[in-house]
Amino acid sequence: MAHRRIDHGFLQQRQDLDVPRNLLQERDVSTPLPAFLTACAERMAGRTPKDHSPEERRTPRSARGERGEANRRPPFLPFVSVAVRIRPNLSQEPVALWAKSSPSSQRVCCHRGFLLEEYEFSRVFGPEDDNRTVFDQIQGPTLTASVFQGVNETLFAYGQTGSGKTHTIFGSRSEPGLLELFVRRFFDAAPAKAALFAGCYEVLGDSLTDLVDSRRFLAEGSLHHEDIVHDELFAKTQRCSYQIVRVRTAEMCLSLLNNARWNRTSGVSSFNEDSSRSHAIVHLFVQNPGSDGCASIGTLTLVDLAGTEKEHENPSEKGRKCARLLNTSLSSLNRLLRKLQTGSLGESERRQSVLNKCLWEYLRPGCGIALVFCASPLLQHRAATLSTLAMATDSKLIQSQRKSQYVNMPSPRQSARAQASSLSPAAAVAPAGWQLPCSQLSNRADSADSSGRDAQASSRYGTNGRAGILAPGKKQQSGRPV
Ligand SMILES: Nc1ncnc2c1ncn2[C@@H]1O[C@H](COP(=O)(O)OP(=O)(O)OP(=O)(O)O)[C@@H](O)[C@H]1O
Repeated sequence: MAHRRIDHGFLQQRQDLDVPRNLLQERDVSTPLPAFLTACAERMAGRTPKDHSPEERRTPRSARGERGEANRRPPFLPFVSVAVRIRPNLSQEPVALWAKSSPSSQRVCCHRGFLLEEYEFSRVFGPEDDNRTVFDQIQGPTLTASVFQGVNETLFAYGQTGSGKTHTIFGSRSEPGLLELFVRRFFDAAPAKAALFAGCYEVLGDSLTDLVDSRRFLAEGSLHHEDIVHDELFAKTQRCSYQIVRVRTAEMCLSLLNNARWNRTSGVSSFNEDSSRSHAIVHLFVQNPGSDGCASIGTLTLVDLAGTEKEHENPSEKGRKCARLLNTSLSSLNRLLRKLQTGSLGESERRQSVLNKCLWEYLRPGCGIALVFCASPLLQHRAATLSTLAMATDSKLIQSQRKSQYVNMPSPRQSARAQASSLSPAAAVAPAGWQLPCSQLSNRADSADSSGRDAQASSRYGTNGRAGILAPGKKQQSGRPV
C-alpha cells in the first residue's frame, strides 16, 4: 500500500511551507517586563480595567501591559534560564568546587590553588538538592503552562562526562528525573481537550536513531497504528525518521520513554562506567484547542547531551572514536549557543551538524531555552568544570523572546468535507488525534508524497532539514543526501 506523507502544525512556522498564511499565527508573549509585571500584579490582585483611574484609562492598553481580546492569556513569569548543578562527591578525592547559596545570591565557588573564584547564576544546586528541587526551582510547572500556551520550551543538560546530566533528565531507580516530573505535570495540568504526543531519539555523529519501541504497546492494544506518525529529517547522507506517539496516560508515556532510555547507546568514558554515548532528545508535543477556533501547538524538548571528554582519556579505541564524534557535534552546538548568546544566530548554524538540525526548531528565536550545567566538584576535573562554568556564564546572555504558535481548528463540517474530498486524501489517513493540523495541510503534504520526488521534497523542506510527517504505517525511505 502506498503510504502518504502528512504534515502537522508543529512545522507550520517554517518560511518554506506553502501553507495559507492564516493557518499560522504567532503571538508575541514577550511583553516588556515592567509593564508586564504591573499587569500580572494587577491581575493577581483581582484588579480589572474598570478599577483603573481616569488617567490610567487614557494610557494606551499596550503601555499598561494589557493585550487585545485575542491575546489575553495568563501571563508568564520570567523563567530561570541558566542553572548550575554540582553533583555529589561519591569518592574521597579532594574537591575544588562547591555551592554557596543564600536567599539573596546563588553562587558557585571554585578553588584555583592561589585564588578563589565566585560565579553567580540564576540557580545553583548543590549535592544535597534532588531532581524534585531542580524541577521546582527551574519553575517546571510554569514551563509546562508555557507549553500549553503554544511555546516551544527547550531544556538542556550540559556538562562533562559523569557530571550528572542523565541523572538530572532521566533520574535513577531511586529518584525520578525531570522527564518524569514534567510528564506527570503535563498530565495533571492538561485540559480535557488537549492531546499529548511523545517522541525520543538519539543522535550520534551523522545518524539519528529512533529510541521508541512501540511494538509491545501495539501488541497489548494500548496503542493503535493510527496513534503513531513519523517525523522525517534529512541527516547528512540519509533520511531518518522517528515516531511521534499519541500518549493518553502518564503511565504509558513514562513506560514508552523509559524503554527508550534503555535503548540508548552507552559505553565507558574516562569518568563514567555507564556513560551515554549519544545525545538523547525527548519531545513532548501538546496540541491544546482553545475556545476561539484556534489550537496552540507547544513542545517541551529535553536534551541530555553526551558528556564532553578528552578523546585520549577514553580507555578504549572504540570509545575514543565515539568521543571524537560526540566532541565534533558538541563543538557545532557550542557555536550555535555562542551565536544565541550574541543574538547573531543565522541559518548557517543549522546545517553544521545533525544535532543542530534536530534542535533548530526548538532553539531558534521564539523558543524558551533553559540550560542546566552539570559539574563535577572534583579537583581532578577542574579544567573541564571551568570550561563548563565559562559556557554557563556566557549563556546568561541568551534571551528567550517566547512566542506562542497557533493553528486554526477546522470546524466539524470542514473536517467531514475534507475527509470526503478526493482532493485531500491525506485527511482520510490522518488519525483522529491529528485531525486538526494534518487535515488542514493535507494538500501540501500530499503533493510531497509520490515516489521520485526527492528533489522536490528536498527543495521544499531541505532548508530546515525536515522532510515532514509520515502517515501511520509508513516505512522509512532512503533518500538523496541533502
Ligand atoms: N545529583 C546526583 N545525585 C546522586 N547521584 C548522582 C547525581 N549526579 C550524578 N550521580 C551519579 O553519578 C553517576 C554518573 O552520572 P550520569 O550518568 O548522570 O552522568 P552524565 O553526565 O550523564 O555522564 P555521561 O555524559 O558520561 O553520560 C551515576 O551513577 C549517577 O547516578
